Amino acid sequence: MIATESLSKRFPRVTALDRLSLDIGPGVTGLVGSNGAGKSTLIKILLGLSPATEGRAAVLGLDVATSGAAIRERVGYMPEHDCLPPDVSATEFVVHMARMSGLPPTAARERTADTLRHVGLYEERYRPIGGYSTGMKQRVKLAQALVHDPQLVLLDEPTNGLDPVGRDEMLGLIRRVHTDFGISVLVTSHLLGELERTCDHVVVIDGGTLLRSSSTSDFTQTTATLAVEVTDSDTHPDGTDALRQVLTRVGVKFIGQDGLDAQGLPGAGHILLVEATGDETYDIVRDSVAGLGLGLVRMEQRRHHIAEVFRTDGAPASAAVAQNAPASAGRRTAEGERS
Ligand SMILES: Nc1ncnc2c1ncn2[C@@H]1O[C@H](COP(=O)(O)OP(=O)(O)OP(=O)(O)O)[C@@H](O)[C@H]1O
Repeated sequence: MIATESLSKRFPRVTALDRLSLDIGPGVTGLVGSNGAGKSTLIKILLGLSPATEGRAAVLGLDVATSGAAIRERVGYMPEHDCLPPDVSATEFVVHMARMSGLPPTAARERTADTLRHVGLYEERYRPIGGYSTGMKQRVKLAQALVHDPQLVLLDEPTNGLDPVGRDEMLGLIRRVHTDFGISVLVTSHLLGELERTCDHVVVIDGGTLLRSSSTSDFTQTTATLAVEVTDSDTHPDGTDALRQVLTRVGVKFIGQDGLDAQGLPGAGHILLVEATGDETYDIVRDSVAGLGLGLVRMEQRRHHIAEVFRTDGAPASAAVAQNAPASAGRRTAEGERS
């Protein structure tokens, strides 16, 4: 779907992409990186909207340097920023975008109705966009990216500005773009955790360079952390400690010490942060809690911020924990943006 080879983009004061080589196949792929990592720059180059300084890139086998228009016919784009006209309705806007993509009037209207229904905006489709919530505006942007039935869509931070429920709904929609219509997706985010559940494949970039590209299952297996909270009981007045001892005996490892997580942030004293090596860790925790006769308040996978998975030198954060190294510069980011 997408291939880049030693792709670089230099602005006068900053190198946005630095010899980036990628090979992205069909399916849903997440492009993860902190703010300024180079995600939007990469998308603009892939659409043929901005020339690369060096290197090559191809989308659907078409060279971005020479076939920008042909690429944009086959690829949908959802930009990051709000770019919607407030005075027109979703229907008017999406029909207009469909016409701009070359669809005849009747097909444009039909496709618009179908697409707005798909993104859950059918009832409100004749209201002016200016009165829409952020979530509704994001759906309009998604609809205009899909309306010309592209083979691939590039979605730039589609969950930006959404509350947790809105994020989940948007991620569900994105997943269905692929499962229902067979359209491949490249979706960017600065939150690794939210893409883990949506994407088949995750690519992580930082400072314009590739940190990692792997299937989501490979990724989560090496990075999963379970937050476990249990009740106390008459037999075990400190249920958390009792569970910690049982789990230690069967070889389960914990993230950090004294309830501190990978970044040295408190996991709240009564929450155990367990290193999950696979599905069996869930079973071990559940059986241990039951064996002690405690109540399981929660057992959930911790959402990872990009800075929690990678130190600034690109090594996995778990290595930093194992060596008990001081938290990296990423710590400030993790504190500031933890959800
Ligand atoms: N037109 C431009 N002129 C100069 N510098 C730019 C330009 N566009 C992007 N940059 C710089 O290139 C770097 C990468 O920016 P880019 O927008 O691609 O990052 P991003 O990963 O999409 O982050 P964000 O989510 O914050 O947009 C940043 O340092 C940014 O300031």
